Amino acid sequence: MSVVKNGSNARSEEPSAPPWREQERLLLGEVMRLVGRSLAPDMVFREMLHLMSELLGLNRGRIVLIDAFDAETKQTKNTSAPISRIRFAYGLTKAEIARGTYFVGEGITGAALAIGQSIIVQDIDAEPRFLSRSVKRANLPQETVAFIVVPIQTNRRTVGVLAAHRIRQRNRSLNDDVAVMKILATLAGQLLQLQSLVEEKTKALQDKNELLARALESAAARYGIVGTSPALLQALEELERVAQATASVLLLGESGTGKELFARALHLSSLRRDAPFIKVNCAAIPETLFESELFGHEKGAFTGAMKSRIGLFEQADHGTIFLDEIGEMPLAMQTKLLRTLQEGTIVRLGGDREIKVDIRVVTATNRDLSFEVDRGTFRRDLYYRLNVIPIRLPSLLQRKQDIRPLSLHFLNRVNQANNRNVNLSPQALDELEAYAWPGNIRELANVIERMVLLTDHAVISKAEVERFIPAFTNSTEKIESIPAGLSTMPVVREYLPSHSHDALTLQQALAMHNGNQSRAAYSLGLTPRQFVYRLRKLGIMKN
Ligand SMILES: Nc1ncnc2c1ncn2[C@@H]1O[C@H](COP(=O)(O)OP(=O)(O)OP(=O)(O)O)[C@@H](O)[C@H]1O
Repeated sequence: MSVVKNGSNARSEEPSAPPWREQERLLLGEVMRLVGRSLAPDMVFREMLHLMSELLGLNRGRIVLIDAFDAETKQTKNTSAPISRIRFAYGLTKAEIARGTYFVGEGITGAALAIGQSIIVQDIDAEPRFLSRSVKRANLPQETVAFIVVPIQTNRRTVGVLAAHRIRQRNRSLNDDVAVMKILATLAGQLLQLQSLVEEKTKALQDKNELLARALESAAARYGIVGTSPALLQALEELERVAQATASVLLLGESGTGKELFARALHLSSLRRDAPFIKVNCAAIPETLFESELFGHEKGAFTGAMKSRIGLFEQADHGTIFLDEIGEMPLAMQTKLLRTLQEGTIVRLGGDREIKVDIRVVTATNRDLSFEVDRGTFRRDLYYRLNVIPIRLPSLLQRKQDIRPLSLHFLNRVNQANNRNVNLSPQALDELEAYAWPGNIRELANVIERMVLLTDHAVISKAEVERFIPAFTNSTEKIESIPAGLSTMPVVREYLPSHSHDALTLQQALAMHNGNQSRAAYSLGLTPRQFVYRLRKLGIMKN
């Protein structure tokens, strides 16, 4: 047996005759033509092995591949005992193919797999390590038979071998056979690598398609809600059950769990769907403006009130008003809201006329309102009034199975909005699934957006996910390199001095989030109140 490096060790028996060169050229030309027609390895490999036999007399050719080769980790899944099998062959019976399994390191085939180098057995009868496992010796020619094995590599790792028998004494150099087989094995490695890339892309596309198909079927799709976890479906079912009632609904859940999306879904599934849906972010309205924002004002109600103006309650007449972050509503305003809920009327600021409004009130909070009630910062009677139908939205941690479809949903959305075609590798999706997402769906959406906009690759890898999720790295350097306005919520909100952000950063964040103050605030790791305070302090927003 000889291990061949660069083909220099193998002794040639006779000088090559010119017709062999012709045959080689024919073989390589034909294989290249096949590759040009199809990149499917099956077809190319079978024909390659056929032509090796027909044109060069390299018989019973086979391609042996290690099982379950994982393209990204470059490891076999079962690292303790990787096994290889004949996957393509020419001139072997079914039974011979079935017998062709080898542990890495076992016999000649296994040895070539283990060392990643070519091996030439000049005479199989004289080589004790030759197993004769697949083809029995009796079924081979009586003459001396040689066996050539060359490794197939992808990304410089041995994933299989190309091997064949030949009659030892022939009018052709053994070295020439080794050289041709090395070219074919290189080509085989490249085709396998291409196939694994195509498979990875196809899998990502299939996942995406499956998600879209499922999303189209599900009731949630009507409201743009992605996810099929039991916790989410239960919340959705509760929502649909109370959609037609007029009672107040209180949406509870951590920040970024989809409370606004659910409020809209409630409106869309009710008979009010053709009337307005008005969203009010209670954290973003300065205390002094609350009343006129919600109830409107009459001309002359206060200095500068040149005209009368209708408020958000009147705008939402016959529809739904969504009071987000209700826990931030000042006490004086809570009293007025309670009266409106009890009497179904509003009085404009500076007016004395009671105006009837027909409104469904939906509120949301990420605070523990009963605790606020005990502290005296939230009216108990209002709390009971709003809490008639509480619906709790699960955190993303409680619905891990939705991370994958949500990730693909946001990926699709960001790709479309930015004319990009970035994908997530299966390992990247696993990594996203493993993360705790303290900022919930909003944080996930932000991370996907950032990765799509900032990656240089067509497929985002696991390592890139780790780089883009600050908690994975603890590296301030990486966080700082992210453009202003795109950062996610910090895991634990730290104390920040009131001059923590400059005017440009605040304005950029507002622009990035289409003027939505809450979202801009969260993207900078601030509460809406902190954000508005900074806007005022820097004179960007009037008091
Ligand atoms: N199930 C879901 N499917 C698709 N997108 C979702 C889902 N839930 C939330 N989102 C998206 O995540 C983002 C945050 O959701 P939303 O604003 O509704 O959360 P929230 O609970 O109201 O947050 P906050 O309490 O901070 O106001 C939005 O862009 C929303 O469209």
